[in-house]
Amino acid sequence: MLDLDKIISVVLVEPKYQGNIGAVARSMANSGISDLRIVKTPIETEAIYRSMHGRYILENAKIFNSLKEAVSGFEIIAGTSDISKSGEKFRRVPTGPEEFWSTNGLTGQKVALVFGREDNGLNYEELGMCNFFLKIIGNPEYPVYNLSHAVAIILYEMIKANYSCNATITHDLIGRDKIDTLAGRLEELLAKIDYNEQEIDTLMNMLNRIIARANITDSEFFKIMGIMRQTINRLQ
Ligand SMILES: C[S@@+](CC[C@H](N)C(=O)[O-])C[C@H]1O[C@@H](n2cnc3c(N)ncnc32)[C@H](O)[C@@H]1O
Repeated sequence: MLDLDKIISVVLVEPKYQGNIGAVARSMANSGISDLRIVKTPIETEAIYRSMHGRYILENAKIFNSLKEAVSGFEIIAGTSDISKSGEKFRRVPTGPEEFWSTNGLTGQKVALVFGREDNGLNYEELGMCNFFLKIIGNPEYPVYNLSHAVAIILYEMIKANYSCNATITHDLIGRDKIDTLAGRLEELLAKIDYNEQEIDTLMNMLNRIIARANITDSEFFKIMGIMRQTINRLQ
């Protein structure tokens, strides 16, 4: 089993209701994790009341000015939303929490679980920073959970997967630094083939998500880097 407290963090983006912040802290205490990160919203007394035995989590919570700062250094950034479509188009392919924890979620890499505002959720740009997109199924007519309930469901599935040894613990998976190096090399390659500059950001977001999902090991990383270096050299 993994020591979840060392690797799992919860990030709340601009939560509006102090009651929800407190309930999230309580759920985290139930789940044995303690790193709570909040973007912009300060913690007030009502949250402390609602946190019950999770009060220590609020006392140690970190407040950030942006989501980018809050998730810096995490290998796995999992955004959550009840919406996967805009109009008839799928914006992202959703993963259910159960599937997430039993495949990519519990590999020993650092995971940030990102939750959105009670009224507007996470915006398009914020979801773009995430390399996974988690959606909890519910009544198709009304799949929108209360923020703290969504956190509780996702953390419950995490504990279940950890207890049932569904965790695919892999110690030699690449970390954030190598993920960034790989993405940088791909970007270099795209520039060399004169890829349409206006589309590079969108494409890089997609490639970053694919790299994170791929669970690349150290030796695989060096192989891929080698191939790309040779390709870039040939193109020069
Ligand atoms: C009240 S909901 C906001 C709903 C908003 N329509 C949205 O775009 O997500 C507050 C937060 O709870 C989480 N949430 C609620 N329902 C969810 C679901 N079915 N699957 C995943 N996360 C959910 C998300 O983090 C969401 O941003």
